[in-house]
Amino acid sequence: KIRATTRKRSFKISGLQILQNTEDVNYVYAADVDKTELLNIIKDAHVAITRSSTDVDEKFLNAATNLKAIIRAGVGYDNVDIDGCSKRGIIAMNVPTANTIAAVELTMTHMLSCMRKFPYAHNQLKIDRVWKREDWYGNELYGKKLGVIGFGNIGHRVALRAKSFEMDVVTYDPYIPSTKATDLGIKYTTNFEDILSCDIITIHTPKNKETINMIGFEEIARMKDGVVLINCARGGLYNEDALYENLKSGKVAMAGIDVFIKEPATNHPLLDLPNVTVTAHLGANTKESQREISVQAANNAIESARGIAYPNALNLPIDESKIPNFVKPYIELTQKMAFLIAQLSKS
Ligand SMILES: O=C(O)C(=O)COP(=O)(O)O
Repeated sequence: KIRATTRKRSFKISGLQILQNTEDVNYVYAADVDKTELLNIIKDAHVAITRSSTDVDEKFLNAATNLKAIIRAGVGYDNVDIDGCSKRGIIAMNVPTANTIAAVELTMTHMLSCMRKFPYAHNQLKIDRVWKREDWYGNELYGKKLGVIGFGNIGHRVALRAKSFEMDVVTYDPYIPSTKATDLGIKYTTNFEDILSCDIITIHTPKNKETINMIGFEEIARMKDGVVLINCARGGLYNEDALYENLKSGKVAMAGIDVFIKEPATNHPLLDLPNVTVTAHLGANTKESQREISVQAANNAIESARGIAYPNALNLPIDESKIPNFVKPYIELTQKMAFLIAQLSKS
């Protein structure tokens, strides 16, 4: 019913155009609204598309009384209360692969940036206008040992790219068969110490109870002096206090950080340290990835609004009485299949 227009970047228009061209769908583009306005808009919606900065929490779900499906336009869904969705009969979906390459390439950027002390070198010339080549001797990726925690879509591609830099790559991921790594020429370990002994460590896991604080004071204490840590996954996988203290002492030589526990993180203590290279959660921010995500999210929204498919369903609503009639005929055929496929593809 409402067609809101606001600033839209051209590469995101692809998805919006699909929605615009779909006769039986009305949409509201609500990217720059505050929470109160959002809660007001959301009460009429049958389907919502969201990025990571919107908390799909109790408050959101209580306001979204007509919601049947939610599409997280990205891979990580730690901002979505999946149990809360299930209880209300809301099907939650994500768009799991469209931003893989963007995240992989940002990880390599941070890794190279850390190794060549890029923030120092950049700031010295650009900000201080000082030309002192002798100040900045970096290190090479070549021959270094890289530990990749999590060997999913992103982790395994980071490992492959690191291989092409002739690094010695080992991965830790208890959820994959070892052959998934070894077939690609990547070492596989079940011993976390093999990761902790690496020169560089990068993490590519979802954020959940199992992975929060996976690297803390104790783990860093067991690492090599001068280790480099990269996090383009989620804030809090490396304990932020441990990271800060160990960067300050120099135990961790450099860290490449794209994500923070609390975002936006414009006053974060890590920003005060010289030996970090930081970006503002830009892992998915390529034009290519956002174009593809917007298209997939729009198509998923239309299919779920029509009750015909739930691509990449993350949950199976537990209260079937809350599932609307127009969806019911498809539950057996579509939803359970989608759920099973999603589970299988995750394993
Ligand atoms: O896909 C993800 O998990 C991301 O972190 C990127 O999502 P966003 O672009 O912040 O919605």
